[in-house]
Amino acid sequence: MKDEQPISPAYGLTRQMQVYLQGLQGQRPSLPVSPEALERQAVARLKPEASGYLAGMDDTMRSNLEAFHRWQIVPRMLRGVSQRQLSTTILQMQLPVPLLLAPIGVQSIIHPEAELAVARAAHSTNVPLILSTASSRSLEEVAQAAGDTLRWFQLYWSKNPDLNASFVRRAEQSGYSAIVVTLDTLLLGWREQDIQNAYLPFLLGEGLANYFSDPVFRQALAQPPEKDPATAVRYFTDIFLNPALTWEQLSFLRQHTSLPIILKGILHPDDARKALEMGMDGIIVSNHGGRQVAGSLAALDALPAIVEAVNKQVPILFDSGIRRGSDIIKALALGAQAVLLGRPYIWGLALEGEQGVQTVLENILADLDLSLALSGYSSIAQLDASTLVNTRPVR
Ligand SMILES: Cc1cc2nc3c(=O)[nH]c(=O)nc-3n(C[C@H](O)[C@H](O)[C@H](O)COP(=O)(O)O)c2cc1C
Ligand SMILES: CCCCC(=O)C(=O)O
Repeated sequence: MKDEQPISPAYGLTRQMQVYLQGLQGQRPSLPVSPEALERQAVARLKPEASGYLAGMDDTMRSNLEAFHRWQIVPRMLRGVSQRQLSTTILQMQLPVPLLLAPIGVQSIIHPEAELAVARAAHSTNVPLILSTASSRSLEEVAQAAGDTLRWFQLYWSKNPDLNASFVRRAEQSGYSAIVVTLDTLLLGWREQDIQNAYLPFLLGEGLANYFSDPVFRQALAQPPEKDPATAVRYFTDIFLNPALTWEQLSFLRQHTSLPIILKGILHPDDARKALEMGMDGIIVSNHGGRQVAGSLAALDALPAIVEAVNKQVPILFDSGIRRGSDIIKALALGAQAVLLGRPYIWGLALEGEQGVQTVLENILADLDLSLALSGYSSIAQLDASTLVNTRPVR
């Protein structure tokens, strides 16, 4: 797809016609096109423990999706939309589309090729990816599979400072061009389905590739993880999350990397201001896909106040509830510069591996391109508050 210039001005139309023409030969898309049907099929395919792990908190996830429905696009007519511009520049990095793959850990519970399949699909669609610390393949292997695709590394800040420094060093050496520090998961949330299933994949050794391959992690063990996995897993559980973390400690990271640092999981404007004070380079407004705090506000509802507080000083990205092209338009219109796609690409992975991820990405980009044109915009840069109306019921 890279050769076909996926983000060409007519991308949406090309993809749409490709599917219709295949229909003339009696072929239909094998993967559900609607995200709701995609989710249903993926959940039916996965083991209950894996689908339970994907789910998170129902009420927060519902709030995330409902928030999108309260904002509606007001399409504009006859504005010359034959060419569309979907690219954007964030921290001097050129993003071909305003979409990145959200960091999602332990993909081995979804598909045997896990993050490697996702990295290959990111490469073929030219969609940047963010790799989780808790990946089931090492960050070096994923970098190789991703080729020249833009990639960032997401850091779970462990209790071992040398390990954090080592992760960052390895990420730099493997061509990751930003560090995304996740702030909303200093402990794991009360995840009812996982507790009911008594299931935490890490305890089975899943999602630990970056730890087990790390020289600092290995040095802390009397025996290598291959010889004594139980002790290695125990050490991991002791150190991998760090609820004692405070804002001041972010300067440690600043001293250990020249890469931009982006904070993921900001929901309060005061925290966004604090991020600016600490000299951070970017913010991801997110409630972790509704997986951490039941009853927390929808991520989209947090966005406008944070955009105002940040006042264009650093880029703002958004995730939690992006399902369709129109959702991307809404988040960008409310001031995000780009969005992260979470579960939908994992549903594609569950059903068809690399091809499934690729199809999900092609579909959402085609949808974005067509919806943008039909809403009267030739560039994502034109989207702003006037693109939307808020239909929030007056209480
Ligand atoms: C199964 C699963 C694992 C995740 N693992 C991570 C992770 O390792 N690091 C991280 O920062 N966020 C993680 N997230 C959160 C995502 O990066 C993202 O914030 C969220 O999925 C976005 O919401 P969406 O799935 O509704 O699009 C995970 C989400 C899911 C569903
Ligand atoms: C520490 C948790 C790692 C994966 C994750 O972020 C999630 O399951 O949401």
